[in-house]
Amino acid sequence: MNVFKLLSRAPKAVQSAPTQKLPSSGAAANPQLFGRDQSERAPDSSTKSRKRKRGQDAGEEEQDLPPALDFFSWPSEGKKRKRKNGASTEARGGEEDTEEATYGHAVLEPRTDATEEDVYDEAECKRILRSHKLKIVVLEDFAGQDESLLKQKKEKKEKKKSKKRKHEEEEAQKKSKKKDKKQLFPRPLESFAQLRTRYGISRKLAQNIEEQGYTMPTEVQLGTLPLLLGSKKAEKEDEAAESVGEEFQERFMNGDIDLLTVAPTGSGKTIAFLIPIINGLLSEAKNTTSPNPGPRAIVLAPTRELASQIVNEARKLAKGTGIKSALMKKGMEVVQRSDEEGSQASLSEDEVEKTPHAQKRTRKRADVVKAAILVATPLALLNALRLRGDKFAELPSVNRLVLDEADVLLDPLFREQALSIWNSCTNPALRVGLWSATMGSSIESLVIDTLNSRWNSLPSTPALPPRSPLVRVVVGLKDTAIPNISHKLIYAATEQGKLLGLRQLLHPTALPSDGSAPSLRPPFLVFTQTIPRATALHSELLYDIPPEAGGSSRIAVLHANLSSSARSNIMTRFRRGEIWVLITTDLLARGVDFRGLNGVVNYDVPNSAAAYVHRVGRTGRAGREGGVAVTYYTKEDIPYIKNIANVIRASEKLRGEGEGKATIQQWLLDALPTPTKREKQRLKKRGVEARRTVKDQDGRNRARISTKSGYERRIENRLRGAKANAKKGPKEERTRLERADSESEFEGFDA
Ligand SMILES: Nc1ncnc2c1ncn2[C@@H]1O[C@H](COP(=O)(O)OP(=O)(O)OP(=O)(O)O)[C@@H](O)[C@H]1O
Repeated sequence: MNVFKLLSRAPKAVQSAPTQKLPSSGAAANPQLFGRDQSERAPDSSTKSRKRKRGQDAGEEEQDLPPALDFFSWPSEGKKRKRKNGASTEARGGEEDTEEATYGHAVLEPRTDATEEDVYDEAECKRILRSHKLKIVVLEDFAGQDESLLKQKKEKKEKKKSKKRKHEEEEAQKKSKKKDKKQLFPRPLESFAQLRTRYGISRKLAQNIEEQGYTMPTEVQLGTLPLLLGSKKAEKEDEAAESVGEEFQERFMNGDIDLLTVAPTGSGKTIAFLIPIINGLLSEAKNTTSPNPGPRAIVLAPTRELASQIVNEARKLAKGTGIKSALMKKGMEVVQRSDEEGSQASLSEDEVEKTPHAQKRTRKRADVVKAAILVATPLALLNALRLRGDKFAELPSVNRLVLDEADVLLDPLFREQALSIWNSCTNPALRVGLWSATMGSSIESLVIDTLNSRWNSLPSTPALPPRSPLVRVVVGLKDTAIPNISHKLIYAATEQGKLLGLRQLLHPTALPSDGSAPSLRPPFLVFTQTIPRATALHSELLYDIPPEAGGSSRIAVLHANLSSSARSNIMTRFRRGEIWVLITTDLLARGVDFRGLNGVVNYDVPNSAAAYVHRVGRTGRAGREGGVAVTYYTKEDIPYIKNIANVIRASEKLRGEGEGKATIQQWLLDALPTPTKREKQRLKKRGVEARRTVKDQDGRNRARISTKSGYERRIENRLRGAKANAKKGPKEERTRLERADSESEFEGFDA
């Protein structure tokens, strides 16, 4: 049976198909990845706030559409709870508010009673945080780093030291830093309703969160929202705040901290950083009569696709609050600049003198963006801030800076741009948030160094507020793929083998019935190493989908060389379910959220373990089960594949899969070579050498992807050439050439 025919059939026929729990078949009732095991919970708390409602089994979570067709359904769409404007949480009644448990056990039910406040001791907080695999530490205990201490530090630095002493001091510093890592156990957020009842967030914001269908916070949300919203409003005596020293306590209780968060893909980091920003802006607006001009919060993201997704989320959360969000686009102005500065920003000195366009541009200058939240890619924002050469305008109005996918933004590729923007935000009260699913230790030290140098450069006036602590939140195991998807690592030997494998996925009838080959139902993403390979693969597969199922319109390619309107058009069609197979590059590897994506195919092996974590994390979002990640590798990949095999192994361990069920057997891990640091760096920078773009005779980029061997292609080319010549020449010549072609020697395969 052809899957595409199946998908194009009437709902009745589809319904009779065996139901498989796929990401596209709806939302998981519990978006959390960890802490689902009831046995971990203390007996007292298990009876208190969890109960199961009649007739609300896992199956009933399905949407109205047949599961197989309902690709991009939204968790509670169509089930959004009716709520009168401004109605208090108590007034809503218990029955309506309950989200139900899947996975055969009851889960923590959202709390709706504003007055129901349990006193949690540190042990209880610890237990909950641990069961959700949350670890929160203060990276440097800045409490007590008063002016005199800083002065002493500076003086010490200036003194000349012998090499030995320097080394000893560094060692001691490292040790004390380790000691400084103080673990915190703040009270976790149990439900979104508590955002209003405990943390007093704006009523409208709370309502918007509810309208989105969010009820149960994910791990990253239950850990970071209390930290960022501050415990001051929540309770006078916060155990975690108490344990961190007096000076620091105040900052902690106000949510005045810098935060570095590492949490799994699809775990809802976006709303975890947006809610405190929007709430902060709302309380600022309440407390000031003349609001500061210019953006107050900046969110940086590595791609336009991700930036526009964040703007959409921000707009939904801030609906009706008056807080505006904008996506940074070409030509937008962020700061008030003199006409001369603005028009000359992007011109060289010679051009400034010569060009008459400078005058024209001066007249066309756009208004300064009025939105309080500005979301941008680093380059787009930096271009808007550029004055002349390496000088950038300052953004003193900004007091919140978020780096989404912080590890990639601080990677050498974007580092200079991201740091320039960070340094343009000159407000001493600037708080920074760094978020990603992966974070190398070098990023952590870079952040600490940047914070330190910013702090040290501030003039020490009595008005200077005490320094804020840097808190690190880690959910689950660092740099590991999510446990709720299944991984298939397949040796395809050659490029042709990979193409055959992918074709089998597109035509499941060709799959062996023993289940030895993976099956994957659309919609899915296919990742390649380069843009030319993505376009080549797209041309190769264009006619693989039968016309009765939509034909070539069901398959598309998306990469950075397309115009922005083409890119957004493809994104929209894929989100709507019009496109079933989207071939792309690492452009879509990070952050982009296609809720009901059934799987990811790594047609070309990713360049690093982190890239693997992000690519496969496009499926299985918000706790959805059933996502599949297929990775093909060839003999060229063998030197590097161990990193990825290790990530898969760790994620399967997290899922609790023993040796018998695991995709990666120990023997394979033992047999694979361990890449050196240099090899890893080279791979990250250049990808697999054999797959790098090949130029043809005309100098055009050719990334050959074909099931035909090099020999077959050569014969074909010669025949084509011969036929063209024969048209011009006598009949004998034609015959001779054709014979010569068919008798040409076998020259081996070069797939
Ligand atoms: N508490 C929640 N309950 C249900 N769904 C949620 C919840 N929080 C977020 N989501 C949904 O989960 C999906 C993933 O969220 P988001 O894009 O913020 O993940 P992320 O952690 O930023 O992932 P990535 O690391 O890939 O960028 C989104 O569709 C979002 O609407």
